[in-house]
Amino acid sequence: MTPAARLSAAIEVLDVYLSGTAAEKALTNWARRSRFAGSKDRAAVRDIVFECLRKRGTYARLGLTGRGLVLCYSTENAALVDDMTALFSGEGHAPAPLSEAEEAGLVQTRDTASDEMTYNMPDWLSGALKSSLGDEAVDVAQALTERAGVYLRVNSSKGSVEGAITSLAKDGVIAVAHDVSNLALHVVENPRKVSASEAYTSGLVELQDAASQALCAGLPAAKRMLDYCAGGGGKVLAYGDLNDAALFAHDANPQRLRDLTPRAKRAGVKVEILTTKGCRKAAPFDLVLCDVPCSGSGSWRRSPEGKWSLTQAALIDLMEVQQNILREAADLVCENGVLAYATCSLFRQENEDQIAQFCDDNPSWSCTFERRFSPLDGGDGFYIAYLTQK
Ligand SMILES: C[S@@+](CC[C@H](N)C(=O)[O-])C[C@H]1O[C@@H](n2cnc3c(N)ncnc32)[C@H](O)[C@@H]1O
Repeated sequence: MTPAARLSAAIEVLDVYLSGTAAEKALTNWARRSRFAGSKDRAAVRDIVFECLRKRGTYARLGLTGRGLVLCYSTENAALVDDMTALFSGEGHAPAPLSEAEEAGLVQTRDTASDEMTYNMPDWLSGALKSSLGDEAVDVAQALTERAGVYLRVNSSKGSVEGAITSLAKDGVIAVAHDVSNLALHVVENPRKVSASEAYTSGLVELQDAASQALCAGLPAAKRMLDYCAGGGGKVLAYGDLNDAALFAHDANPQRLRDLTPRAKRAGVKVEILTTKGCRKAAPFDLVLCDVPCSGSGSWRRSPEGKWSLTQAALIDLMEVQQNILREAADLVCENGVLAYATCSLFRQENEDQIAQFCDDNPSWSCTFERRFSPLDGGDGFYIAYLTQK
């Protein structure tokens, strides 16, 4: 496909997304219909679509349509801006030439930028971000419009950081140490080659965000650790690499745990999977981690659609689930044990306010530690709090 044909494809996919289809589904349906598109074309169209979603507020200044978004994307992309006439020629599979109104709209200055254009999220969310982060909010919103980095965790039981960098380089993957966490690597070249590399298949490295790694590295040592919302198990595996603990994993949706067993095997870590009833039987644990479902706002660089699809009602529902999980998990912690609460959210409502609410409702518990990880440090945004019983 030519660069112009890729822009046309992105316009088509974005129009389908804007009519109410999830972006991933719109991309998959387009790829099925477009047998002529090779893997590089599919990746390129996906990149354009996701870039338009990350900057949807700014790029919608010509109107919220696939064409409007892709026109703004093209004029703000250094590699494309000098070729606008050739790209938007209307010839072959290229999008139609620019109209006079579009030409005029593209030169509109940013002096009149609305909050939605500045923060690239709906106003109710930029309001929540400002009240959560204060002066940092605008920089964090800006960071969320950038493409997320690819980070790896070196499995220290299998080798060193230097050994992992050398092994990855042999397979064409260039990675450098990242200072958010001792075992974190930032992939700077060929991230798409990671999954086939010897370092990955042998379990020397795992894919895990840098801040998520730092959060796991900071968790207190325990003899019995339960990851109560384990999902794919990234956090329990990271914890197991650094601590000599008996490891347990649970998730309300057992389907979410399906990758954990092969990942644990590759890493050489033993994790026992428990049902909800099994957790109660196996309790107490001296560390229970609740990496609760949340808005995902700290990872909106990876899933930018979330910024535009989250509703106030859905956020309120999530907050109720978060309190319920804290209540359930608190019963599983032994005396003097730690209940760790984590989100990949940037909002106070899901973080500090939830901890305050839990401590108000359960006065025997108090918060002994809190930390927020910002996307400005490179990794995703996260929040962690430790609770103990007085
Ligand atoms: C943020 S994800 C966890 C990600 C995971 N810890 C990781 O590092 O990959 C939240 C998980 O909580 C699970 N969940 C939702 N409600 C739950 C509940 N009431 N009890 C336990 N897990 C729940 C979801 O199925 C989801 O897998």
